[in-house]
Amino acid sequence: MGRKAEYSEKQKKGPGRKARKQGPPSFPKKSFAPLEDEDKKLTHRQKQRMVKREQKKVVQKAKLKEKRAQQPRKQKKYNSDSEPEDEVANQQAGSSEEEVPQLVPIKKQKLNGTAATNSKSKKQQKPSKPESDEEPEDEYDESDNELDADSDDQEEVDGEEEEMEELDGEEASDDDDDDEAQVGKLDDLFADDDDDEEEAGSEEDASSDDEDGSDDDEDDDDENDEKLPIELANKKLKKRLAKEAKMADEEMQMTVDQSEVFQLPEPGEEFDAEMSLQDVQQRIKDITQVLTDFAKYRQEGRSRSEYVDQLRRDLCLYYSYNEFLMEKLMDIFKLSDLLEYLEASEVARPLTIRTNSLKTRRRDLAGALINRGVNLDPLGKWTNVGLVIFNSTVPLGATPEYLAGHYMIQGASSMLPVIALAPQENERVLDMCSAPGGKGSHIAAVMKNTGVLFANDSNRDRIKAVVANFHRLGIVNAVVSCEDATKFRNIMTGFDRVLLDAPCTGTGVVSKDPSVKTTKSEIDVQRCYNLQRKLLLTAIDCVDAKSSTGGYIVYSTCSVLPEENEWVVDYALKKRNVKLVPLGIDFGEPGFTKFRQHRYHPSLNLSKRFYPHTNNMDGFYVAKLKKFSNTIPITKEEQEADEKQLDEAIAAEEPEASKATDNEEDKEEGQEAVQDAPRKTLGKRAGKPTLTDVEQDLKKKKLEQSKTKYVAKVFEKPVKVPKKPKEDKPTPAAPETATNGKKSEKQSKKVEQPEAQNNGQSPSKKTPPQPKPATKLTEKLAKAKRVDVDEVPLLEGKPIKKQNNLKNKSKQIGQLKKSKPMAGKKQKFKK
Ligand SMILES: C[S@@+](CC[C@H](N)C(=O)[O-])C[C@H]1O[C@@H](n2cnc3c(N)ncnc32)[C@H](O)[C@@H]1O
Repeated sequence: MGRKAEYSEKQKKGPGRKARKQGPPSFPKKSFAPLEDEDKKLTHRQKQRMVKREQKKVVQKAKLKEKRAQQPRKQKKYNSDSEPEDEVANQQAGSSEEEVPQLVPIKKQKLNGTAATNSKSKKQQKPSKPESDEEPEDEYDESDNELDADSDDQEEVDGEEEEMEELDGEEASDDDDDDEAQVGKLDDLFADDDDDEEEAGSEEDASSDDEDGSDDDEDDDDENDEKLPIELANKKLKKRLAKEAKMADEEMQMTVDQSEVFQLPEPGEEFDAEMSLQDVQQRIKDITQVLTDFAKYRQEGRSRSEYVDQLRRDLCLYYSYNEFLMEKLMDIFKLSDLLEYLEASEVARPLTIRTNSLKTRRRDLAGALINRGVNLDPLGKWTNVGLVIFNSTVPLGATPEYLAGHYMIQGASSMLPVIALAPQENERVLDMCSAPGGKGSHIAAVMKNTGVLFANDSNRDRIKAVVANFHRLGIVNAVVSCEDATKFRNIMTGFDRVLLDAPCTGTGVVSKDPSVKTTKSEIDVQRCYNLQRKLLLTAIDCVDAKSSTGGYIVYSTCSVLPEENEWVVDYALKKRNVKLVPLGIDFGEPGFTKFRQHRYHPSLNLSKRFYPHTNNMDGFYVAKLKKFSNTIPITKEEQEADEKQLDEAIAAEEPEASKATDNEEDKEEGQEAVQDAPRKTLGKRAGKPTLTDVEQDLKKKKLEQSKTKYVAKVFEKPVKVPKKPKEDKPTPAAPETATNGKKSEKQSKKVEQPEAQNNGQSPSKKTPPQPKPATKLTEKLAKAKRVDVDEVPLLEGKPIKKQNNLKNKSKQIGQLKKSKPMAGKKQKFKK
């Protein structure tokens, strides 16, 4: 039994796949152009092939166009005339493969042996009927062999690639002689596009008045229609780039034109009332450019000096300098450096601190400060104690670490002289101009509180800061004195090392003290360099050339003027038995060996200059000298004459209120400005109002009250001294002896040294013969009653009554508190 088949119900199937394929070919007579419609019907591969074909077509068209442009119009006509014939011939030729014109570049046709003519290639370029007719045929073929499509496609692609390769090869070989061979490269396509654009552009511009051009325009429009979006985008991009390049060229030309026409203002017209700061800045730029190529940019009949003068005036105006200082700076720096220097000097240098290695380590200090919200970093490889502060949420002059003496606020450049001095443990070192004690305390720390450091400064008020800082930092190997350092050779000699951080004009620290820009004059510079010379000769005389460990002098200033630096050192080289040695610092600019008409000793290049724009630190100068003989190379008479000359020069230049810059560290330490009466030696009053008569009187009185010269000692105090029983409590008259026992004796001995020196007895070496022109000051000094050191209360350099400020500061540290109970009540200082 089976079921009966019902064939009648069998669903009718449409024509099979093969049948469908074999259906009658249709050749829609539509154009190839509407890509979107086609797009929907085409497979991915077909689309890819179509894009390729399109590209080739574009290339060929571009080539053809180029050719057409080259050919005389007649020929053009001929070609166009011949087109129909060719078309017919081609139609007759039959083979669809060969008739796909856009796939076959001209060369390929030659290679295939087909009769490729110019006319044919021209026909191929036309989106004429046969082309569009062929497209569906091609499509049909593909659909017809869909089963073999993959392999066929591959073959076709390969074939195309081969064609392209062949073409490329041909192009490479026939590059020069056959233009056609260049067709087919994508780069060339772009190049041709460029040409097209240019043509298009020019045609766009001249479309209305060019008769023939109208045809071309239509062609171009047609081309644009036929181009792929990517090609159009590319075209646009190229157009924009070309436009931008053109604009840049124009701008450049304008700038050149402007600079070419820069005219110096006529004399008397230098500063137009309506000129803004920007105008001045522009003129600075213009003149700078003229001066960089003077022959090219100069204005007829104007000299270089006129430009330089104008530039100086403009720079003064722009940066607020006086002409004197600006001229000096222009002599020091070449133009490009000068502008950088001036710019850098407008900006404050980074805040830096020095770890007090006597109390802490840099790492620990950094940790503690970071915990307080300080953002910091090590200062540089050249220092193992410096830290640079980027920002801080707490005032750095009031942190517990600061008050405990773990660090000193100190400019980076201030650390350099001590690095150069390289003091050793157990040496005798003199810091001639010490206040407020930044470098001095650094020296003590390097010496690890051993040996003896003599910290001297002639400024009575500033010396208080030295004492305060030394206490805070726990320095116990220092003797602090207040003497005119030019006379120090009469007080003490035989030092292993001497640091002379000399008073100067402060031209290197304008970012800290902008008043320097306007207040310094020639006379200030002269006064400074005369004093500096005298101080340096004294410093050399104070050093023992036979020191087993040292014999070095370091000279430093915070000025950039060669008069205060190389010139002073050069003078010393001539007057004493010293030579320059390397600093041991591997950065900074070498010192000058010549400056304007001056020629200095060639070894001056061993000294170093530091600048804000190159080293990001204040302008600074450091030189290191080695004393090689204690004898003085000049005769006694010459020496006397020199001294006299320098004394006279200093006296002649001395103003009522001295002006040299010497409180840079004051600013670092955030201390109050020194408000003392004008002293004979230099002190910084620059830019500050002169004192009123009342103030002057008050200060005179003060001075008279405390006429006594004093030596403040900051000697070691035993940290763990067993407390004496009450009955042993020292009397106010002699607190030290009673409290410190043996130690005190030792201290008294040590402090005797300067006293001995005062009497002209050198402790170690015989004092060099010192002819003494009896100046007023020395007479005064001789008459001045010396304080018996034992009478001086520990840590005090002055009667306590007069040191309330100092006391208040010291209280923070707690040292002074300790001495108070010893004294019982307020001590009175007996003369
Ligand atoms: C640049 S400051 C010294 C800074 C110091 N070295 C420091 O690091 O803190 C120059 C110092 O020289 C002092 N001074 C000026 N003339 C002096 C002289 N004839 N004798 C001693 N000191 C003098 C000033 O009082 C001033 O404190």
